[in-house]
Amino acid sequence: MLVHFTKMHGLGNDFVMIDLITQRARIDAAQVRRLADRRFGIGFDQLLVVEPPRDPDMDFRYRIYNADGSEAENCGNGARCFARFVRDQRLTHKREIRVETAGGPLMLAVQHDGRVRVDMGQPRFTPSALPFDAPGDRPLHALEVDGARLEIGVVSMGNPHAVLQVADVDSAPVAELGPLIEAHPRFACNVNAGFMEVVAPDYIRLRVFERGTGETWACGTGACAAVATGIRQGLLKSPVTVALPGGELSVEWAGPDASLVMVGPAERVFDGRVALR
Ligand SMILES: N[C@H](CCC[C@H](N)C(=O)O)C(=O)O
Repeated sequence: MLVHFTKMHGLGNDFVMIDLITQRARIDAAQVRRLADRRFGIGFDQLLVVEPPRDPDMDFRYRIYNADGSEAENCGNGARCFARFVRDQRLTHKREIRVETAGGPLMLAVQHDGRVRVDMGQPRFTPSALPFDAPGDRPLHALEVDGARLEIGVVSMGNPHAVLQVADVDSAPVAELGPLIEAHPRFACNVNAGFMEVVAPDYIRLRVFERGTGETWACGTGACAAVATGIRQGLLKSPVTVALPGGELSVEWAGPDASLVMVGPAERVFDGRVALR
């Protein structure tokens, strides 16, 4: 069966969008892995599947699949592309869009400049929210990785993040440490691993080795995780510009009881049709 899809990206974090409101298809982990392959499939970091909401107060539901077929609770760059997609597809004319995700509801606003503002919800630092095996909540946790003792910040943005401060992102050992942190046994559901260089209290550089995908050119929840843990450690002050390999995001956080708010672009690349088994 041929299914229409749209290829999009948020700062080079690339997605395939499939609308299962006007189409029908069965999506499973094996399909996702096949479509994710950049030679034998379409190629993407994540597949985003758009569906009708379960909660009548919501406008849509969208599911997030990493390239390895695992389902994720949240995707910041994906949320911006989702908002652009549902309007481009005339599935809604709204600019303020409420969407259900596995990690909870998100409020999206498509701005007149084309960028999308996402209310990413409140960060949750308690280890059980990730989950992370730790005796209690603190700004920094010790983590033994490959014989080295790292100091990491941990936070849930709906999905789990570990953030390591480094002196220079360009020379950070992302390829070596990323997979080891991602699959560390103290993270029962694995974790996204962020490598943060603090340039100034309002400016960081960031690389993210994403759970289920590997290093991506940008990670929206990773940007929020780095800002939230950095502010908590007294290193950063809101608003913060996050410079990722694919471009910059703006992240604001007014403090513990407030949501993080992220603003950034969403680009449409091409449309296509693909056979789903
Ligand atoms: N790999 C992530 C999901 C995608 C997040 C990222 N692409 C973003 O923009 O937030 C996870 O397994 O939690």
